[in-house]
Amino acid sequence: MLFGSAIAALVGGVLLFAAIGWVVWRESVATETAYAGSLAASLGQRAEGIFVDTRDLLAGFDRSDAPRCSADHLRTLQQAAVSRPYIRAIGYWQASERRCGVGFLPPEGLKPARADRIYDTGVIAWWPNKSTEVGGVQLFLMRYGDHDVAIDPRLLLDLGPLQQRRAGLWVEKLRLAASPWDAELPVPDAVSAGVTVDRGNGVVVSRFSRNDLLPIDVIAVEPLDSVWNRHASTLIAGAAFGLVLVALWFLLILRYSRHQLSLATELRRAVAGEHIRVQYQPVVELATGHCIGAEVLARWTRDDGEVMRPDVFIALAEEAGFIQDVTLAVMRIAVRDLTQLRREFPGIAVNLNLAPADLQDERVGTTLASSLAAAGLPPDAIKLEITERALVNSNTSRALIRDFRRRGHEVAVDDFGTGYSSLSYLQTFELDVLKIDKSFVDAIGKEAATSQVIVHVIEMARSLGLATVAEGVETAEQERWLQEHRVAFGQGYYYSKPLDLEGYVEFLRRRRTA
Ligand SMILES: Nc1nc2c(ncn2[C@@H]2O[C@H](COP(=O)(O)O[C@H]3[C@@H](O)[C@H](n4cnc5c(=O)[nH]c(N)nc54)O[C@@H]3COP(=O)(O)O)[C@@H](O)[C@H]2O)c(=O)[nH]1
Repeated sequence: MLFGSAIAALVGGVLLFAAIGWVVWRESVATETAYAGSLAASLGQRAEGIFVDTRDLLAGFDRSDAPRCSADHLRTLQQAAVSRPYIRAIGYWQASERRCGVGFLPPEGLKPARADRIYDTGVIAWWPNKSTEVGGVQLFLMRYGDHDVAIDPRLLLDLGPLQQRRAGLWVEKLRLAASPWDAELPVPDAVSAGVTVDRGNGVVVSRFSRNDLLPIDVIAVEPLDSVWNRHASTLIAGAAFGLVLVALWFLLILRYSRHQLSLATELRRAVAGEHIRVQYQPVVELATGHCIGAEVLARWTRDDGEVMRPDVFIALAEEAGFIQDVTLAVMRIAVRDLTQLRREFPGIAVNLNLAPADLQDERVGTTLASSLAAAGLPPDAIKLEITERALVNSNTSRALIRDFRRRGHEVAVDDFGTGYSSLSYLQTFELDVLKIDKSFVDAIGKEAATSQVIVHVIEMARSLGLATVAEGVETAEQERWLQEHRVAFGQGYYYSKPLDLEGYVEFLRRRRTA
């Protein structure tokens, strides 16, 4: 059991750790992807803003009343150039002659052969090339009306301090600027709009495109590695948190396993030391009110006085592999009590619960036979209750049930309806009684969906020739309904809670005199 728990703890721990790691990594990649996606958009918006602002600036110069090339005119141009770091020079032109200007250009200005583009908006553009080169930098020229500007394209993209990022600016699909200047970048046509995570190349690529003033494309490329750099602290914190959780999980499983192990050891001792007690819950014939027997239910009080619920300790004994010892301990007490009961109530029988493991070999069957023979009791003094889950797919259990019946024991299927057994499946077993589960009895007289199911269960039992016992009868209304539907027997708090032997004897006496 401890080994099983250790394996469960290990698998659980690894899964938990992996799940936390996955969530943290996914969140980091999502944050980074969103950030990388907004990078191209913000760079593109800035570049577009610069072009629009420059066009508006040139339009403003044209509208100005200041006499051209006057001190006022040149001061205005100077102020505009100084406040915009990407503007290298501004010139005033008449036809194809530069009359005056400000900035770092010869007075005659730059005169590249012909414009690369003339737009409907009135903007004329020259892409950076040899003839626009000044001081080793090829400038982008833009003219609107009678003024033009020379723009340093290197300053159109501002990527901040992170060196791993790359970005490029295209106007009319012609590369105008990049950061770093010689960066290797995919061309716009090769990249879809928005954000693409390219795991093959380990990068997040984002593209921003607009055509408000000039058709621009900005592509930003960010290595996925940088996710680790930027989110290392989150990932480390996540890993530490995961480790703490896994450690807590291990401790919890260890404590639980230790507890279960010591509980199982204590239960095993209690079974060997004959400290298991039983109680009897009467089964009543609904037509006459006679008590025809009882279900024998195991009880265990721990050394410290704690009363354990049977569904807990029965499951524990099943898991720890000694449920047959519990069954046999209960059986020995039942046989002993029956010899006393039968002296006063000759026909009385008790129902013994069998666990699935009891139907895997002959141990319980042969011990039961020898115990009854030794006590001089007939086999029909002990009836057997088998839960639906014990019927699951076993030829051994089918054969053992047949043996029990041949020896003279009545066999009941318990908790029927809580599992998945179908009518046709039930037919493959030799059975005598069907116990209708308490959940169906609870639904009697209510509008619950299950309230109709009990009718089908009763019909089904009838069609299979099985007697019926309704479990968990708690009210007179339920009893009436069951009588009307010709259910043979009832068991439940309405008649009696489980009783010690003395209490059960009293119950039988009262019923006899009633
Ligand atoms: N393999 C074995 N299983 C056993 C043995 N002894 C008990 N059990 C199983 O444990 C489960 C819980 O049993 P218990 O707490 O004893 O509860 C029984 C009744 O007290 C309860 N019941 C009966 N009538 C009513 C009622 O009207 N209202 C209400 N709230 N509870 C009621 O039902 C339990 C009996 O159910 P069932 O066995 O399905 O007839 C239980 O599954 C036991 O089977 C053992 O020795 N071996």
